[in-house]
Amino acid sequence: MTASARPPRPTLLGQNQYGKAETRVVRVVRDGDTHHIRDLNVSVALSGAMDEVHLSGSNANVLTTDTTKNTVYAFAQKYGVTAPEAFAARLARHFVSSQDAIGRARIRVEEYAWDRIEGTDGAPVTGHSFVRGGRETRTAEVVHDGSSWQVLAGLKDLVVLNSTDSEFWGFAKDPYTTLKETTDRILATEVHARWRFADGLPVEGEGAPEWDAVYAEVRGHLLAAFAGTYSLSLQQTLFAMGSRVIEQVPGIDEVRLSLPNKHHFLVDLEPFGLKNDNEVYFAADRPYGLIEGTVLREGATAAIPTD
Ligand SMILES: O=c1[nH]c(=O)c2[nH]c(=O)[nH]c2[nH]1
Repeated sequence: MTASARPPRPTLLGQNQYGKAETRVVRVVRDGDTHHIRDLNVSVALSGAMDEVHLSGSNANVLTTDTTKNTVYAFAQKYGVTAPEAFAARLARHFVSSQDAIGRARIRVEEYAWDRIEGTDGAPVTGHSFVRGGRETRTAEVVHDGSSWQVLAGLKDLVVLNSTDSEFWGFAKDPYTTLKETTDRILATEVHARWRFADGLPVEGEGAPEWDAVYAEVRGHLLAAFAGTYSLSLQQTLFAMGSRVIEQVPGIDEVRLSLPNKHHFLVDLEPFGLKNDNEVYFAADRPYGLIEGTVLREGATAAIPTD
């Protein structure tokens, strides 16, 4: 069947994008008997002159989602997989510069950590044995339109807990308020953070951030701020975490944090004739308070999506 002539319609095509989502690519680098692996989940979203495919069914401008998947694998072989930000930037540049119809590419990457399996002496058992890191998932998102770049790096599922140094009191009260004030509680959350590199920062070559080193640095500051803040609310901790990153890491203009409050409620042990002096808690998984916010460098404009 041929692409049909476009019938008149009382409708307009709005924003659209397409590409292969969640291409899983594992790259092994063999350095003799010592292997190195990087494990990514890559999602490509392309947009541009795509009216015809939606309106008449002509696929002439469509670089297929299958091709975008193949490109991820081919680039992993050809150029290797270094930092997710760099891998995403290379893909974004390729799609936008090689296809006239594509004006914008958004590449999202998740990276899963693998640690070496160590023996009881702490040394690696082999050069090729790994255990999936039970840590957070690293994230990156690069958007390129042929001239400008937006690079968001981040992490999710980083679970942290302070067993003291957290209070929550003095809050507004209404007829539905039952929460007790506390001057000593557990504060726990699962950090979802994204940070945006300054506009105009090169993404490749001289002057580009050392992505892996910056990631480790930001992660360290988020953890240190969580641990080091005497908290009167999770909101206050959020601001301390974001501020520390902005203050300590040049080149990052914005940090967005989404922090579920993983409530730990003291269990009432009185029915059993037992004291509970802040020792036994019920870890509730839902519902949870969800505390979210953006911290900006002075003069910067917020650009990380809030949803
Ligand atoms: O740190 C907190 N912030 C809140 O806004 C809130 N609300 C709530 O019930 N507990 C907490 N804790």
